[in-house]
Amino acid sequence: MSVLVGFIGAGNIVKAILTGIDKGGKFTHDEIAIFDRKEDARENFKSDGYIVYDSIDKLVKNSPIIVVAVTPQAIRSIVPDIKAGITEKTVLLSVVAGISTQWYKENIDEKSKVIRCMPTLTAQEGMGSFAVCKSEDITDEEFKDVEKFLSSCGILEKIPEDLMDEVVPLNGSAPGYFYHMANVVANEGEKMGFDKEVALRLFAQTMKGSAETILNSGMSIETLESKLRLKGGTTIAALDKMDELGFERCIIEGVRACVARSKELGKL
Ligand SMILES: NC(=O)C1=CN([C@@H]2O[C@H](COP(=O)(O)OP(=O)(O)OC[C@H]3O[C@@H](n4cnc5c(N)ncnc54)[C@H](O)[C@@H]3O)[C@@H](O)[C@H]2O)C=CC1
Ligand SMILES: O=C(O)[C@@H]1CCC=N1
Repeated sequence: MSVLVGFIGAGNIVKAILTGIDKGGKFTHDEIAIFDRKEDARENFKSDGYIVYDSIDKLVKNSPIIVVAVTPQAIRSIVPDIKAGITEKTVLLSVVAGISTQWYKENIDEKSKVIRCMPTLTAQEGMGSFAVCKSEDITDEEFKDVEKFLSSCGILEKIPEDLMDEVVPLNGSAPGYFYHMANVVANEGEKMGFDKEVALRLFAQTMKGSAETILNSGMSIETLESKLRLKGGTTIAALDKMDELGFERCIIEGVRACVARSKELGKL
């Protein structure tokens, strides 16, 4: 079987996507190729049945879709190797925060075919939320292949490229806020006498259910919020205290810092 998708870099986000792809059951390991600079990582993937190359240029030559998944700090170092392997048909699917389509055109080839994607670690559970945009030279067929791959472990939203930095706080980084919040709440639960794991399970299931109601109840976010704002109730006591301490400001400034950092990363 010919290799469909090749990954440059196989760290946290790629492992999450590959786990989600496995759970989706639509692609087999012999349709996925990998190059990571760490030899032990390459060995592990090889023993799991993935196709593993010992250089980026070989990976690129042999994979019609290349997922660029190194950090923004490392991307310049892989340009010569991508150039050595790229063909006019190669589709570069970049998940690198901040790095624009124009960057690929300027640093690799003016004719580079680029799809940008901001993925989420939640792909691991088949619940990825992928924000994607594509350059004009990507054909419908090429886009469909990428869509088929990603949608086997999550949902896709097409967005304009000029919002690719702005989307990072909405999806790519957002699991980090939820994990942090869950940890803070569970630690507080532990101080109050709960086993931390019990507190985490109760809170995490509530997060999951809250997300489901936002997505599937048909009720607006305002209506959902209003259902918990019982006059003189416990929820309003919590929300009033959080607001008094700057909850909204805190979220807004966090979102802005995330976007600003994505823009900075694009200029490294
Ligand atoms: N972690 C996340 O939740 C998300 C990450 N991203 C993006 O994904 C990219 C990767 O992030 P992570 O997986 O979290 O980072 P990571 O640090 O876990 O993984 C990066 C991988 O690239 C490999 N690598 C570094 N230089 C290399 C080279 N020259 N050739 C081949 N492999 C090389 C490293 O060995 C490592 O396995 C970043 O650009 C980030 O902006 C985007 C959205 C979410
Ligand atoms: O934190 C980061 O830089 C990457 C991009 C989005 C999520 N993780």
